[in-house]
Formats: sequence, C-alpha cells, structure tokens
Amino acid sequence: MSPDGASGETYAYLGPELTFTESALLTVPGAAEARRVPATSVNAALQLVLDGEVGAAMVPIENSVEGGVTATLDAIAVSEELRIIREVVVPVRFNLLARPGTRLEDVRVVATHSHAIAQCRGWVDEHLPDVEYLPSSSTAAAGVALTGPGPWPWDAAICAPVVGERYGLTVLAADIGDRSGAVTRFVLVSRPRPLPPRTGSDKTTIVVPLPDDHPGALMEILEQFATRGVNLSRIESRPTGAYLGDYFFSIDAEGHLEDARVADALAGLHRISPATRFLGSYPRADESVPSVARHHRDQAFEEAFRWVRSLARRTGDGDPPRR
Ligand SMILES: O=C(O)C(=O)Cc1ccccc1
Repeated sequence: MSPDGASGETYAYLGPELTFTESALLTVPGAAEARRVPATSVNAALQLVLDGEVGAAMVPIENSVEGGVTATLDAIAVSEELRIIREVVVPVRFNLLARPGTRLEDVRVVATHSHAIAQCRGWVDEHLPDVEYLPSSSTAAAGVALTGPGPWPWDAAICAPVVGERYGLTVLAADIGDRSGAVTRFVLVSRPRPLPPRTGSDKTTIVVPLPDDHPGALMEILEQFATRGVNLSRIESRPTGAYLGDYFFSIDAEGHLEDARVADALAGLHRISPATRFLGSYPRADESVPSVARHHRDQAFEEAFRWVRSLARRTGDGDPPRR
C-alpha cells in the first residue's frame, strides 16, 4: 500500500482529531491509512483542496436538528473548482466534559461548535440556565483546550464521548443532545474530476441563483424537477450577500447527472437561471433507490427524443390521418 493509503488520496477535514467530521472521514475506505490534515475551519479545509495540498476535504453540510451548515453551503456555492464526490451520514451523541474535579455547579462557561450547542440547547437551558456559551471551531477543539495548562477559557466543553476517553476528561453529563437519533451529513469535496459512476441510488447537488427579473421564478425552478419526476431531498435558500433580497437555492435532487430526467431538469434550470451550477453527483449514503415512473426513465427520454428528431424526416407514414 502507498503511504497515503490504497488509493493514494490525501484528505483535509474539520479538525482537530476526534471531531465528528473526522469520524465521518474515517468511514471512507482507505482514509484510516491515508495522510489526513486537520483544518481549523470549513473554509481552511476547502482551501487545502483548492491549493492542491490534499485531494479531498470532509466537511459537515447538514444535520437533522439544526439544518444546513451555512459555512459549507456558502463556500461550495461560490467556488467553480469544488465538487462533492461522496456523502456520509454519522449519528451524533454529545457529552458535557470538564477537567477532573470540576462539578456541574462550577460550570459558568461552556464551549463547543455552534451546531453542537444548537442540538443541546434544551438540556443546557434546563441544567445550566445561567451558563455563558462560547463558540469554538469544533467540538473537539473545545475539549482539547481543557487539557493544556491554565488559565482555561471555559469550564466545560460539549464533545463526542470519545474526546473524554482520549484526554481523561470527566463526564459531567452524558448524552445531552435534545434529540436521540440525531445525525449529521458530511460531504467529501474535491476539485473537478470524473464523476463517481451512477449506482441507481444517487444524489445530485446544484446551486440555482433565483432570477429576480420576473415573477414566479421559484415555481419555475421547482417545476423543472416535478415535471421530470425528480424528487428533492434538500432545498435551502441562502443570501448571495450582494444585496438584500438576492438569493440562491442550494438543492439536493435524487438521481445522477447520467439519469436523463436529471440532465433534462438541469437543462431546464439553465434556461431559467443561466448561472446554475452543478456541484456533483455521488452515491447516496442511505442507498435507497427511488421509484421512477416509466415515462421518467432513460428509455422514455431516448425514445421521445428519437421520435422528435424523426418528425422532420417523416414522409407521411405515422402522421395523423388527414380529414
Ligand atoms: O465540531 C465537530 O466535531 C464537527 O465535526 C462539526 C459538527 C458539530 C456538531 C455536530 C456535527 C458536526
């Protein structure tokens, strides 16, 4: 095996070690043996990809409680040079960790990633109503900061259970997430490369700027999917930042660019919003296979296009009878 794992791939991820993002990355075949570079932010991880320092970066994109990770949605929306090549869904469980000797009633300041506090808000409000929250670049970064010499910037950190085990931190409270069964979805992002092959259980991510030159544009965008039987699994609006009211839609659609119904929907979107961007087609983590009606299958599209092309050549046979 090469020093960078079987595939020779190298990876960046939202670090440090023991973040949820790292656990997502370690599910990728070969990643455990590969060179892995922790980054201090989503943007820094993606920049390592753009600079060619690593082949791909794992970043969080969405979770089942808090919704989209805006830093990721915005960063991949603006770059022409990034493609999603894989998705990973990881269950998330949170512990409240502190230095040995700290009691729950001593905790005045808690640090963690913004998506972690959002998923533990109910527990924190109930058990630590007066606590101050400090955002940190990741859950694990908040935990690691407690292990160095003081003074410590916070009394406790919300992290994955494994952080407490690795660093000998005390578990002040276990499993404090408000929703059992919470999951986070991560995406592996690389520079443009040949698409992962179609599996029949795929997703396609696109970014569609909302045209503001005519009414009904959002409905027209949605119609492109609906009329071709393409189901959406995520749609979020994000401000472009240019001016108030200027939005783009970040969309995950079921299917692969090689599915005729998806390609045809993208062509329709391009007519409505020419700056539509394709961010990748990749296998679905849940491996579920959509049921596709006969008239939305590749064969129906091929036959229909063949029929249209044939019309100009027709000499009369097959035309409706003349009255
Ligand atoms: O901070 C981490 O460990 C991350 O990987 C980001 C994150 C934070 C909270 C839930 C899921 C992912």
